[in-house]
Amino acid sequence: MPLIMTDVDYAFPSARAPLFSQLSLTFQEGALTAVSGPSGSGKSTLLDLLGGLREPTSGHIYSEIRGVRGPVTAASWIVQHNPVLLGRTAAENVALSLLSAGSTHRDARRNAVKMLGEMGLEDRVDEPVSRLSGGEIQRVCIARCLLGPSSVILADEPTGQLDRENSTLIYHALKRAAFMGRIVVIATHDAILMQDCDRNIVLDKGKRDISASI
Ligand SMILES: Nc1ncnc2c1ncn2[C@@H]1O[C@H](COP(=O)(O)OP(=O)(O)OP(=O)(O)O)[C@@H](O)[C@H]1O
Repeated sequence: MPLIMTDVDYAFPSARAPLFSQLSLTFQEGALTAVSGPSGSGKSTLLDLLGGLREPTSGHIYSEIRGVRGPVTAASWIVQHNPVLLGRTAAENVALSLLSAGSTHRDARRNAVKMLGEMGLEDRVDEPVSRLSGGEIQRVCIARCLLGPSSVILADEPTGQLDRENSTLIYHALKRAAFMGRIVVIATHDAILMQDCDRNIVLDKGKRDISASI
């Protein structure tokens, strides 16, 4: 189900001018989209709108199936510092989303270990998260997202604190999430990351609209 914004205006209650005017965008399943633009141009706010954390001032945000509008699916979020249980292992952190969805412990562990292996963390599954690096923790969080039910993944500066090698690993993990049929949207300043995405939406602070896309 694509995620669609039509004619969206958004103004913060305290702001004199709208941040977005008449914004219309479609996010397709299977696509990894970068949202870039200077600081303050509205990248995080756009993600908040897509994730339903903010309501548009006017216009519509919806999913669509065979031409019929539906509600926006709850999104999974990846941010720079994701909430993790530091005293628990990587596998336990990933299995948590499966256990809360009703999986048995055995199935949850098996699937968590498999997904961590696909993230290149096969040697770290039983390590407490407190002993992992920032990049490893990000991959644990992405593994958790991939095993979760959400078809929309919103990532706000997911590689902000990471070196190039770890950023590339995160990029591949997010690309894989899109390949598996998710809608993945990343707000980023990382020029190398954005050039490898399927689509790049550039926000222009001065014009308060989309200056370029695709
Ligand atoms: N709660 C708020 N009330 C009023 N204005 C806000 C609020 N939050 C953000 N803004 C303003 O809205 C604009 C967009 O902010 P946003 O955080 O979406 O930008 P950004 O592109 O993600 O920035 P950065 O790259 O620095 O994280 C900025 O001018 C910011 O000052």
